[in-house]
Amino acid sequence: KNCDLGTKRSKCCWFNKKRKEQKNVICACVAPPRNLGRDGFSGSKLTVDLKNCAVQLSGLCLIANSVFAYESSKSENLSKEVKNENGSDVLIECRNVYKSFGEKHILQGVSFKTWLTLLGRQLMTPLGFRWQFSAELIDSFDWCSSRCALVVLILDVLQSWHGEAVGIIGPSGTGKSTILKIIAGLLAPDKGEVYVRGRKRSGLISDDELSGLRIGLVFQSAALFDSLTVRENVGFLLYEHSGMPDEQISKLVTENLAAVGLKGVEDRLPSELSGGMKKRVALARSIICDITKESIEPEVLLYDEPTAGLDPIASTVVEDLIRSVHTKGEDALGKPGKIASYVVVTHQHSTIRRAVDRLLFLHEGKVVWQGMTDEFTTSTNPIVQQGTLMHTDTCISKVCMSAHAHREFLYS
Ligand SMILES: Nc1ncnc2c1ncn2[C@@H]1O[C@H](COP(=O)(O)OP(=O)(O)OP(=O)(O)O)[C@@H](O)[C@H]1O
Repeated sequence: KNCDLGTKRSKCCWFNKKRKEQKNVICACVAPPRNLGRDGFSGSKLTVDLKNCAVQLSGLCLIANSVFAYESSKSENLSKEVKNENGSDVLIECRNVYKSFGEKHILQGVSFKTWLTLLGRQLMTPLGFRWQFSAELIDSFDWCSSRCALVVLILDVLQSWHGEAVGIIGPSGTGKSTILKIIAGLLAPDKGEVYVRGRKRSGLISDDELSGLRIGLVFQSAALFDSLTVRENVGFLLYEHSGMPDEQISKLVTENLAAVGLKGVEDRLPSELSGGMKKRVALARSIICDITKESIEPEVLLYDEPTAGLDPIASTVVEDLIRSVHTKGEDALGKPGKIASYVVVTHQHSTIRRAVDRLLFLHEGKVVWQGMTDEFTTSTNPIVQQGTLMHTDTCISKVCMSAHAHREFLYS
């Protein structure tokens, strides 16, 4: 509370207002919240500054870990429910997944993991930090008299606690939707494995042994049943598979529709809705669950181009909804939310900026780059640079802009 961060001679500095002293920051750990950049505080700049610092510390892990442990003890025990048998924070893992359609080899060894926590993932795979010093060194280091400061920024930890938001981007036809369908159990991989909470998915969606984590897929086209009303679409699963009375389902449908900003549309048919409304109905359908069950399983939502075809305002509404059902920490009824994490396939910059923490870049059937969204703009990987161009060319003529300018534009 009593500190300011700043820069002096291109070094990151820390000012203690009370003691009126300044120290150089030699290492910091940041759990980036989604709004980091909006408060005039650039996450990427801080990372770059810190990367340039000469001294880096591994002991920070211990400090961050203790904060993490403290925060996790305060949470709604979500961790106990979603940590897998090995005690790891990995929710979904694709290991060397291959998929072909006839002669078309679409996925050619896709591997990645999604994590329950941003912070947990960062500690395990530090981004840009090399952890070199031992804990003893941290203990023996005289922080008070030194001219250096160790700054641990744990921002919005509780928000991060609800699991990371992963974006999958890449050229058209590279297999982004295909990998979502494989994770959701709608397609089987030809080779490779998919693990959900550490348990191998051996077949398709009917796997019984996969209980413990629900996986919901929101299709690109919204995929509503044309001949059913909005109420019947949203409550479909409950009407078919729960013992809840119709009246209770109807009430729950209304509440879930309200949660996505829709009122009085229950009796309409999908053909009477706009594109944005259809997407919101699909979102309501994906978050509704049987509230009469003793325990509601946490869920990972997979969104396939949720904002495709929407105007900028409708896109913003959907993007913020995606964020809010995930991070708000409560469902439509005000009970603790169970959206453990989500994965979103998108081509849209606003979606990347507003609704994604970490990006996976899929290219020619493989994940060729992954990193935090702000790193995407600064990456020197040629494929990523090309990718940023591809992701901006729908908005602006790329002929008159350099790759760097495009990336600046993307995140401006
Ligand atoms: N069931 C299927 N049968 C045959 N080919 C398929 C099938 N599903 C996908 N494909 C082909 O696989 C390729 C990858 O499709 P996919 O939808 O995964 O791409 P994508 O990266 O999501 O593309 P886009 O960004 O345009 O949505 C495409 O060439 C598509 O035609």
